[in-house]
Amino acid sequence: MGVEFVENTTSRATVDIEFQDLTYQAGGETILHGLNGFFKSGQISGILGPSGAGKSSLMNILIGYKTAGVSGNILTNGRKRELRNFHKISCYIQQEELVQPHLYVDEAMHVAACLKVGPIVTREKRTLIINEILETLGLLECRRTKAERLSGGQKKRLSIALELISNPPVLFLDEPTTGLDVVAATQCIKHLSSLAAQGRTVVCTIHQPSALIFSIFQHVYFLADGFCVYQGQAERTVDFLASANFPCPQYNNPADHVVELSHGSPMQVAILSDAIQNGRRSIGNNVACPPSSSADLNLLDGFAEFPTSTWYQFQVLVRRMLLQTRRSKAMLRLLFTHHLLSAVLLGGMFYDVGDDAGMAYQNVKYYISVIVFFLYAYMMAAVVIFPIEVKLLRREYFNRWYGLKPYFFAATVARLPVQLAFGSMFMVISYYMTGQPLEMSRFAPFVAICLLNASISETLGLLIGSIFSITYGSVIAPAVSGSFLMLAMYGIGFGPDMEPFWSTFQSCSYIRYVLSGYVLSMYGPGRGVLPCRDFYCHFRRPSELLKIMGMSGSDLSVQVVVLAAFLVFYKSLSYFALRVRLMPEFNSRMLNDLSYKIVNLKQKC
Ligand SMILES: Nc1ncnc2c1ncn2[C@@H]1O[C@H](COP(=O)(O)OP(=O)(O)OP(=O)(O)O)[C@@H](O)[C@H]1O
Repeated sequence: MGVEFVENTTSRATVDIEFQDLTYQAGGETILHGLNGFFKSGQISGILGPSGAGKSSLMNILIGYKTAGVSGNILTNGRKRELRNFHKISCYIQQEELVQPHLYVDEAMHVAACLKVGPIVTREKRTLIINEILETLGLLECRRTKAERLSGGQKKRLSIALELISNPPVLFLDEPTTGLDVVAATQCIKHLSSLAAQGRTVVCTIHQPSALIFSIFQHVYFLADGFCVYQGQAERTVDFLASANFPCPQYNNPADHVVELSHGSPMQVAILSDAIQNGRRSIGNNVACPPSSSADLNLLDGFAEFPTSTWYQFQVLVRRMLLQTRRSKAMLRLLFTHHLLSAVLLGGMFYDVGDDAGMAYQNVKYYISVIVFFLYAYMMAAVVIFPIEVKLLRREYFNRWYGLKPYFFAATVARLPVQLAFGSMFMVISYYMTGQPLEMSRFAPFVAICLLNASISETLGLLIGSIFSITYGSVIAPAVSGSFLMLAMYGIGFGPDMEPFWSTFQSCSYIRYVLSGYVLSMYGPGRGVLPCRDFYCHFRRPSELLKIMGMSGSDLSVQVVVLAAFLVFYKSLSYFALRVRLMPEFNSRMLNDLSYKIVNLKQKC
């Protein structure tokens, strides 16, 4: 019922956007200076201007991606914009072509339809809607093409098609023509113009449009140094420039001429901005409609944030993730080879050391090697892959496809099959080759601890990958894991004589519990006297090894429970890190300010 209402309300709603005295400050600078303007439904509007003029900043503020450092009013249909409700009826298509690489176009559309519209629409009706959208955007003939094989322009159109499924009345697009040739760029803007003609508010930022593209826009908003230098109909730009004493040469593209003027002296910018009253005036197009003329978006107040239930989102996401994994053939082959070769290599290096009292230390080295394998293989994969996934997650989450909880649980569940299959293969081979006791009561806890190590390491990788870029993550992850490893290794050979300070410190390292878990599961209660192939073997009795390792009084089940607690703790931490990462405040204030500070510092140096 809720979904139906939202669908009906949003598909009927026409949304006019207006902004007054909009100022944006960041990094100690004023980026936008008291801008005024509007974007109307049924029109395609362009935000234009030279690089650094503030186009992306303005768009990010209007869509609600940036909120910190912003002052002024933003109105939708004449009423104050309520960000929560505005998100329900708008979507933001960013510059990067973010698509699920291994899905066919129609599959990607069906997944989007399931998440954005839900099961209330039958599969037949969904197919009809999808085909209609694909046709409008000229993608029908590629519906059986994998997204990764689409051209740049087709990927861009697919990003738009995915968002159109829920029929949003407001579309914001950041540089939709970047990377496209003139023909593809013109085609893209024409498609967007036809979407606007159906009653939507379509706003795009665009760098330097060709004369043809410029003429397609029904409303243009020119920015220079954070000031509005023209607002109104594209075809009236030339008249305006002439009236401001900056006539456009006869065969020049008016858009190029405004950009050239914007690059000129600040005086030129000030004259143009004064002439257009910093956006209070509009040439040819009337200022936005009064409140009574359009739908009141506050009607969406009581309705669910997402169109489908959490459980439904979880199911769809798990299916999509498993399909992606199954189709990532190269990655699966790589993982299989890596696990197999590492297992055989370890098996060869520590061949048959598990049942030899004289080789007990060698056997401990085998356990340490297993720890290092699971630690780095799983953590580093997450550190490298997750920052890319986060971009897609941000786009879909911001456009209200699903919530973070179902995504997080789906990602955890969807990773299990690969982890279990390859992890078990690795363990069976290396366990057998190194001559560990063939007893289920020892093998089972060994496997459980290996899997816990893999999951915790991966979660730690996700935590790092969700906060830092690949570059920073690749430095931070080895530093963190190296410290844990050192803590776990410290004290081997000290027996029970380790200082209380270090033993307390050591308990912060989950690797210590993994190591104890391995040693206890192999040399713990019930293991008889070990065969000795030398004249004297100090560790004939397994209790001697436990003593020297400082694990005499330890209990295997305690290690497993503590590791499970570590897993829950790191999972919760990475969930909250992701939550913070997805907050607009975090994007705008913390990350941007930090990166600009770094860039400024570099420049000063
Ligand atoms: N968080 C920030 N801190 C400091 N300066 C910022 C911040 N965000 C943007 N800026 C500055 O504001 C100006 C406008 O940036 P913006 O990205 O909006 O420009 P743009 O017109 O979209 O440029 P382009 O076309 O090159 O993408 C730039 O000079 C940029 O350096």
